[in-house]
Amino acid sequence: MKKILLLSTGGTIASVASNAGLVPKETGEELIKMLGKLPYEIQVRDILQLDSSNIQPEEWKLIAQNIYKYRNDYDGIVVSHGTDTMAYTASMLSFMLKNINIPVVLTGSQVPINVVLSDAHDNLRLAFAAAASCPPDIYLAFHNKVMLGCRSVKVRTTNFDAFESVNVPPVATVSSDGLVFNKDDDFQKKHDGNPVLNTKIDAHVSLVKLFPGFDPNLLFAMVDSGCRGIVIEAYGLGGMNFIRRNMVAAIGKLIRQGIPVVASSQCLYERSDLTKYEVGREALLEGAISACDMTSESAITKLMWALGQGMNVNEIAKFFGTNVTGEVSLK
Ligand SMILES: NC(=O)C[C@H](N)C(=O)O
Repeated sequence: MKKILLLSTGGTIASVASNAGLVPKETGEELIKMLGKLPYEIQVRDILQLDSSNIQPEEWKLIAQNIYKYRNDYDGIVVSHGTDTMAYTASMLSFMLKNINIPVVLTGSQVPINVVLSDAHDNLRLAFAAAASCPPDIYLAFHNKVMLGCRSVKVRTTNFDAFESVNVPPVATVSSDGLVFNKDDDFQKKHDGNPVLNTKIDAHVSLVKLFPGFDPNLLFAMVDSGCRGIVIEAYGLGGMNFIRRNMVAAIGKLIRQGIPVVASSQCLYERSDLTKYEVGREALLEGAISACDMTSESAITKLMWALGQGMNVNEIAKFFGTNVTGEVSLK
């Protein structure tokens, strides 16, 4: 029987109604009790009891440390987590736990487990099945899909089908035959060594969604307040305005000051490509770094991790041109 550890962190899945609204209160043991019998040897550790809106870099480190600590004692680890920031946690864990030697599967639910028609039971069962059978990696399992953690995004606020695997197909889906793995595993990272725990990050970054009328001077205000790297969700393929409010000039100035600026797309699907239009090429010439087809969750966590390693702008540009953990498809 496979031995699996449940690390519980809170979220809706563990929440109960209170006068203050839904509050995470159930322990991991209580979650498992409500699941009924499963064909695994399950052990539980409650490491946090938070709504995931309260999960921040400090909690990412704690979760990563626990996974690393128990990696050799179990065949797989399930992390129960709120859905709101689960894709950020999954992305960051992918960088903090390179070459992890067991499957680590994050899951949660849209409705608390103690509600009759909750999606929690199915999602937890899926996560355990994935933790028992997927190759080592960081995954997010939700609503019949197992996705690479660094490619998953929360796309719906209430629907049970809340997550999507962006720009790569899910790793596996549920059918009447059980978990069906996607055979085309080109996107799967190739492990190249021993597991490494590296939780050094610099969270002094910002993620800016460009909109017509955005004042580029606000970027300098951010830097004056301690921001050391910026991801800009630009338009379409990565275009940015340079008439009147000159984003391109601002980016050039920031980069010359040693502030890395990553350009991603506001479009959820497909890649940014700054080479196609003048409005992208100009930014590229100024030194903007393309996020290619990464999710914003992966781009911002990758930037935090890179800054945490003390990389300079050139090193970060090179790092973003590298597929670290399956987060990006490079041409
Ligand atoms: N469905 C959920 O889990 C949402 C909740 N606010 C959380 O992220 O913790």
